[in-house]
Amino acid sequence: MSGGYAPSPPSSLPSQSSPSGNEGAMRVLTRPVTFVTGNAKKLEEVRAILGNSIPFQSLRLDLPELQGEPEEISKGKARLAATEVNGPVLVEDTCLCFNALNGLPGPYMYVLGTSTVTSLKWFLEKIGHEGLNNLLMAYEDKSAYAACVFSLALGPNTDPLTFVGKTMGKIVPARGPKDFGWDPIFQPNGYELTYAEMPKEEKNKISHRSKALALVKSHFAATGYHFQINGSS
Ligand SMILES: O=c1[nH]cnc2c1ncn2[C@@H]1O[C@H](COP(=O)(O)OP(=O)(O)O)[C@@H](O)[C@H]1O
Ligand SMILES: [Mg+2]
Repeated sequence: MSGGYAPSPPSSLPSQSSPSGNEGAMRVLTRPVTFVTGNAKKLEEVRAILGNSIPFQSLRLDLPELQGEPEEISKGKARLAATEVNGPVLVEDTCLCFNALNGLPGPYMYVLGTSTVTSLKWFLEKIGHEGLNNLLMAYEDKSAYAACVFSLALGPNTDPLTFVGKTMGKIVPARGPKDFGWDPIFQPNGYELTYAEMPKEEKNKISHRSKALALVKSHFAATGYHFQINGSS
């Protein structure tokens, strides 16, 4: 979170237990949902998209990512985060998938020597925007999609729920500010601008992240979670 994290007693667990995803069942949450990420740009977007829709705080922590399918990686992170925070958490993973390469770079993890790295992050750091474009040089098909998986765990030992958002587009030579990942090389379908060239509000309306967060918001609206934080309701 922006201002330090104070662990709280297990009372932060949902006071009524019903199976995860049981829409309509009332749950009382005594802590805001903590979005756990090590990525400041993601946090900026999540904050802008969620606004005041869900009581929300953030915790800066790079969680290990276990190998597997995107939803399993995400659920594993949510379990770790919920144990760490001892309360409700939201975690997020993003992948950029090239259709010509059957979904690579994707979200997958590789073990390189003694270190384990996320392929996409690693690809970006090692070969940059130009290198990512070059991966597609031999292919006519430059289409790609950005996907985001959010996992929500209401507390330790609860089964996380996942929410997926996807935006289709294509890979282009870098254009626009270079302050967030692969934004300069992803041009969403229907736009002449890359994510990086678009005003932030525009990206946040159509992005993979905003689509996944729209599902998170609907989930909160449909389930009737009740936040009782510091005596307030
Ligand atoms: O919306 C986005 N636009 C551009 N780059 C992104 C976006 N979301 C994530 N990335 C980048 O994709 C890479 C992999 O994402 P990942 O979800 O593993 O990030 P993280 O582990 O740093 O939180 C990182 O380099 C990250 O900066
Ligand atoms: Mg990651």
